[in-house]
Amino acid sequence: MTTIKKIGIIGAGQMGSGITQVCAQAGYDVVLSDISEAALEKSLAGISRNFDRQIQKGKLSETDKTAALSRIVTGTDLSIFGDCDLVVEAATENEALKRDLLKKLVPHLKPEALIATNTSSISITRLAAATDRPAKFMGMHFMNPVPVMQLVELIRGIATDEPTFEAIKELTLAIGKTAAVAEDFPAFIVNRILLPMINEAVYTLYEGVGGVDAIDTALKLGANHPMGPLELADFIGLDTCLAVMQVLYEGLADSKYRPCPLLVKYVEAGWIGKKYGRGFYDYSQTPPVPTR
Ligand SMILES: NC(=O)c1ccc[n+]([C@@H]2O[C@H](COP(=O)([O-])OP(=O)(O)OC[C@H]3O[C@@H](n4cnc5c(N)ncnc54)[C@H](O)[C@@H]3O)[C@@H](O)[C@H]2O)c1
Repeated sequence: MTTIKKIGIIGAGQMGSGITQVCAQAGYDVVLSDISEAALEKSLAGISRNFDRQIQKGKLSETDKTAALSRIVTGTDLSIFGDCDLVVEAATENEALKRDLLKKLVPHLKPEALIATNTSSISITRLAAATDRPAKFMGMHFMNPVPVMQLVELIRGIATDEPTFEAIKELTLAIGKTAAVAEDFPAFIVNRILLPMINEAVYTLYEGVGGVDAIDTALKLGANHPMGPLELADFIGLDTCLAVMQVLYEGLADSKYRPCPLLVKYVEAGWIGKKYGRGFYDYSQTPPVPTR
């Protein structure tokens, strides 16, 4: 079984940043890459702020913060992954982009290096087939925000071998997370259940059954959800929500997964949620203001 010491992460967005933070904090050397220098800078600043918050709460020392940050190296070139034991792909939820990225990645890796993808929905088996090592490839689906959420879904592709599964399961436990094993079906377990609920909330808004505030208040107080579904959609990213619904709709060939036209329109408008500053809420004001 591969011993994982150095971890590469591709994509310095919300998820890649969170995965970097928890791995560095657990003592792993981390190499983080993105096509955007600005994303890398924003990611490191966010990680540092999160560490400061932990220090204020007495959960982390300054020395531990300095040590964790010193374990993180960033760059825009895939050659920085040359000595990684595992690379976790956490780039944008788009199959063509991920396949292209994986094809370009593999020539830079050690032959024994493992690859995991943090995809929310896309077939692990199909992504594995874009690499030279489907046996050493699997899904490692973290939840958002990674430092807070306990779960990691582990998904084998059809070719994933047991040593790969065991090494990644061991890593999941070593970074303090709990694993749930899912089969390689569209959107796995969490998003197979969660995203149709969010999509239904958008339909409820689209049909005028309730406004943004009424829908979120209803689910928070009526179903005891910690966040309303529209607030949660903004937090996940409406582009990611739409991409997952499209994978469910096409992958399961069932009209019940049809993405709500209003969700499609918001993404077309570029109103992709909190990370953009506007989604079902407008985040330029505090507290955020419902847009409908
Ligand atoms: N947002 C969530 O709640 C959530 C939860 C679990 C899993 N995921 C999955 O994690 C992945 C990333 O999602 P996110 O929310 O962090 O998205 P995000 O939009 O915050 O970040 C994506 C990052 O990928 C980078 N990127 C795009 N193409 C790239 C390339 N070719 N090479 C390197 N970097 C590239 C972008 O510059 C961006 O910084 C997706 O597959 C998503 O489905 C998201």
